[in-house]
Amino acid sequence: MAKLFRAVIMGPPGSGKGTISERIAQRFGLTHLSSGDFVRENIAANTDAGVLAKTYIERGLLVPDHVMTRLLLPRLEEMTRHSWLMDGFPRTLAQAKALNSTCDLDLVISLNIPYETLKDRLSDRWIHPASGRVYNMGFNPPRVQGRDDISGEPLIHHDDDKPEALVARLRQYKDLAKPIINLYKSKGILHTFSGTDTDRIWPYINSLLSTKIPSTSQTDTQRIPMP
Ligand SMILES: Nc1ncnc2c1ncn2[C@@H]1O[C@H](COP(=O)(O)OP(=O)(O)OP(=O)(O)O)[C@@H](O)[C@H]1O
Ligand SMILES: O=c1ccn([C@@H]2O[C@H](COP(=O)(O)OP(=O)(O)O)[C@@H](O)[C@H]2O)c(=O)[nH]1
Repeated sequence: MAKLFRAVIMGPPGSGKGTISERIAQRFGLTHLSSGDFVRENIAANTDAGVLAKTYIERGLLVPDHVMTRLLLPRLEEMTRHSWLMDGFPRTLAQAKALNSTCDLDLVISLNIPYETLKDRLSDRWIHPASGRVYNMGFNPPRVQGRDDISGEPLIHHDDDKPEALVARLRQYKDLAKPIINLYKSKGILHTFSGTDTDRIWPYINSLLSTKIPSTSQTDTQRIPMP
């Protein structure tokens, strides 16, 4: 069996984690794991952890580490036969340490995107809540304005994507991500990509991953919440 590949993608809100994860999943056949999607699924299914997580998300807070690790790590342990890319976890050093004790990561992608770009993108980000599909009126608009391409359901705009909320979210990201980035740097697995345009960053990510994992002809991989 080919060697399994485990990667994490990090970056501030709006940096393109979801967009790039989709491309990686499609090009290389990795399973895209999204912590946000997984939390939302647990909320929808009314699991104990989901009910608890909801009380934090409603207040615009991160879900506590012990809840996130209890939700995610057992699922990762079940993914023994899959290569995956994790988006949205770890978000704290405690989560990174817990992940460390569960698996050996091969690679970490860190996105470094200017504030103005994040602000512009998020003020125009529209989300299909049920699937996590993301649109932007300039970059990848839906075929019908305000409607998801696949289900036709309405798209929503998150209040915390408004510029007023972004500064605080960004500060929180920087504070929390710094020690995680240092940890992955010291392990020699960190790769940082900077720029204002995903289409220009993508070729570099593509060629890095091409040296690490074989590409597949898979074209129909979707954003896959945790199994
Ligand atoms: N690793 C995590 N640790 C703590 N809380 C998390 C984690 N992942 C997700 N959450 C919670 O779930 C919510 C939704 O996560 P998700 O990543 O989809 O959206 P987000 O925070 O708006 O991120 P972004 O704007 O970067 O896409 C978060 O705001 C947070 O409350
Ligand atoms: O080069 C890019 C990459 C992304 N986006 C848009 O920017 C927003 C944030 O992207 P994403 O949700 O992928 O970022 P994340 O918050 O997951 O890091 C979305 O509306 C994307 O459609 C964009 O306009 N240009």
